Amino acid sequence: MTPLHRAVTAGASRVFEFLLDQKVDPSAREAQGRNVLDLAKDQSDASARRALLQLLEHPGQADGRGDAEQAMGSELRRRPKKDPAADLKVKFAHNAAATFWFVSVSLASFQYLTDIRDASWSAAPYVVRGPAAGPARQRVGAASAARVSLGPVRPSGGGEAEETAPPEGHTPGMGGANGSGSAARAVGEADAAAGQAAEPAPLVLSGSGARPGEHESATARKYRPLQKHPALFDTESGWQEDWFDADFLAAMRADTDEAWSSAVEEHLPGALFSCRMFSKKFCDMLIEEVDNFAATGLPARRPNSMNNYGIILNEIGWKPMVNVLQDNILARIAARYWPHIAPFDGHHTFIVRYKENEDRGLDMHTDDSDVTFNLCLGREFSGAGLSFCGVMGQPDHRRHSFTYKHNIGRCCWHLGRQRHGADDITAGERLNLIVWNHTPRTARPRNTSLLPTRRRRGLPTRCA
Ligand SMILES: O=C(O)CCC(=O)C(=O)O
Ligand SMILES: [Fe+2]
Repeated sequence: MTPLHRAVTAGASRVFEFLLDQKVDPSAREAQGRNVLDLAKDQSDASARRALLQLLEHPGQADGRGDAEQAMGSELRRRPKKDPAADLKVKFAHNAAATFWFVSVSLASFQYLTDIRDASWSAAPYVVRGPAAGPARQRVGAASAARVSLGPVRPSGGGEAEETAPPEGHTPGMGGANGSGSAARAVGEADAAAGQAAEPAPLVLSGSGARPGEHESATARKYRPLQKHPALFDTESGWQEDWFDADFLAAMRADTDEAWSSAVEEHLPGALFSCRMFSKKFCDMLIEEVDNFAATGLPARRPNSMNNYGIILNEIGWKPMVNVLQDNILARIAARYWPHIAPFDGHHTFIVRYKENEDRGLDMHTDDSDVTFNLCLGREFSGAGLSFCGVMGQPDHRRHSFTYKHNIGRCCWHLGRQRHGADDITAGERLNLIVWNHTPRTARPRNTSLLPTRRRRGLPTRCA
């Protein structure tokens, strides 16, 4: 009787396995002519018997012609050990196609849902509800509880109806000085006829300005005790009425097509608008604040790769204040002129500065924004007009369409995709407040570097 036979008789499957690993011949027979398989079969402990039998293989068994338990009296060998890595490979090979299909379908569904989110916002303003429901009212006010209206609801004949959104870039033409406000006026008249005149929303100019996930930067914290005009940072007191142009505030309050028409100029149909928005007092205060910040020597990042002398106001602690402005004023204007654009959820707010021997102008570019508001603060300057071409991606995007002349206190607004650039300043210094308004498109890469500067590459920097 070999040690192998003894291990089987004792039911010691681990010892049995060890001996097999040491190449002890499992086919050897003891005095009565029995091999280890015969002994294993006689093992009374069922689990030991199973373990022993699993270690043995009859040569015919591998090709499916036999079974260890039936291999009485014939040659035995150790069953080859399983290779877990090989097992995994086989499993992977079997499941690869299904896994690939599942991942592809999941990604495609995610992409589809992300895409239709924009489309659904495009459609939303055109879904007409009863006078009080007003889904459009819910579009504004990402953070603070702004109670604002988005202008007239479109006619429905009294019940619920849907309309197709106009092509992108088209505006209902509300408030244009060139007469294209007729669509909006028609809407207003239809509303009146249907007894659904939209009530002007109360004007809210204060609030907490806090938004989830936004924190005061280290620079803002250091700058707080050094502020020149703390009122500019005080969201609870909010935006003071005398910081605004009186006609602009009247238009905001009345919120009628007539009021907007008389306040707003439409320079490029559906693409570029402007109005006197802020008072000289406010512009001067903001310039003083920017000068004051510069004098502290605190670090300031530049607004983007094309601007070497501006500063990012969000970083000096002005973000909450602009949140209030965005929720209650800017979103309301954007929704009036581009109702297909989703509600804003963020902004990049900064100052640009042009001066001889510094940045004199700005190359043609598109903004990393959905809608840009651009307010001229001062100081004295000549030249430095804002030239516009077409919308990025359209055949005319390089063709000059209009040059807007900045005036202190006047704000213009355009889509970020509208190509534009600042002409060189010829004298003095120009400072502008820029608010790049963002909608929640997490999948959209932010174009923070703008376009490579043609100026630096010696190429023409203006539209054709
Ligand atoms: O200087 C201007 O008026 C335009 C500035 C601008 O387009 C920008 O900073 O994105
Ligand atoms: Fe720009």
